[in-house]
Amino acid sequence: MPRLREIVMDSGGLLRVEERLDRRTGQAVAANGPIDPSRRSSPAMIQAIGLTKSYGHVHAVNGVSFEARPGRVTGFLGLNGSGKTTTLRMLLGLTRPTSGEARINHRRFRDLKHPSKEVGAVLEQGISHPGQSGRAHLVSQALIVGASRSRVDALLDEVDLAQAAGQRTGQYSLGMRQRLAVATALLCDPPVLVLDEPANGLDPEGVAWIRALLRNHANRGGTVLLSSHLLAELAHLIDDVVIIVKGRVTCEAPLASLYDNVASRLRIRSRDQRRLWQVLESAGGRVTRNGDVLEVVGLTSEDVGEIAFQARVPLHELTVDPPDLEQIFLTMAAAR
Ligand SMILES: Nc1ncnc2c1ncn2[C@@H]1O[C@H](COP(=O)(O)OP(=O)(O)OP(=O)(O)O)[C@@H](O)[C@H]1O
Repeated sequence: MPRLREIVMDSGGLLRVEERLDRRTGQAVAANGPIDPSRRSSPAMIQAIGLTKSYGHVHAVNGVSFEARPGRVTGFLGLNGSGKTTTLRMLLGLTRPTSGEARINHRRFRDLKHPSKEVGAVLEQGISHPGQSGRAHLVSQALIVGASRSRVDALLDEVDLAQAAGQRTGQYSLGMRQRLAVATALLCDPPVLVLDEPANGLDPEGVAWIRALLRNHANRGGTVLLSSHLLAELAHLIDDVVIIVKGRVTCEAPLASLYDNVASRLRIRSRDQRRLWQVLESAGGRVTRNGDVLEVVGLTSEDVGEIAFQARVPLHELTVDPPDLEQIFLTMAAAR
């Protein structure tokens, strides 16, 4: 009998994708296929270990643990006020945790020998003096971190601010300030990038640009962690997802597993709806009826084909509804 593929909730209430052995090959499989061995073997470059931050009675972040790995873009997702910024600030040594530890490349931020060579951060747009030009800002930052003038020029080109480099940053749009912040983070070409809502203020062209930049960084072996309150915005970029709800991590999984496990909804028409309903349910599917269509979650289209064949029920239609990622995220974000 085909197995139901699901995200499982562990004893701590954390949603995780269960790994299991493929019975035929004996290989470990994730719900979305074989696990990429490099994902397991490459050591995490960002580690949050039981991070907690309280402000008086406000528990902004509560025992947050997760990892981000090289070669992958990790999305840190949560609704407004869920604790994303506080967590990122703890990772970067800007906010002292009440308890727990944050590590970049296996060290606490304050123990990094050359922080700007190891991690670049885009946390907020107000980093530059409004009376300073974009170029002057980058040059002064380059002096501080030991980057060259030619690097400044190359970065102004890369973030598409070369034309506006002489303008005061006070006249920059939100998107231009975001581009300048990205250039500042990249001055020493650090392997780890941490970005808080990087798409904020960017127009569609800017969003496409930042996506390409971050994907390229990960493809070169870099580690990217970025926060957002919009899953759909990140759907085409991130490899792994960490969901934070009211200060607690509720899901840490490859993004593809969310599609496979939560979002797949199959629409099925058949001559013998009743019989089909029975066999699909006994195989672990969750079945509802919508007119003459059965809607099923928890089974793949391959599962349904096999089950229907074994039950000798002819199918008239079997379609997979495209997953609504935003809906998944909102459901998971509201789960606690
Ligand atoms: N310095 C502070 N003093 C008191 N409460 C704080 C402080 N910083 C954050 N908080 C509270 O901690 C919680 C988490 O805030 P945080 O900014 O980390 O969330 P967020 O997910 O980044 O939200 P947003 O998407 O709106 O930026 C919120 O309830 C916030 O009001």
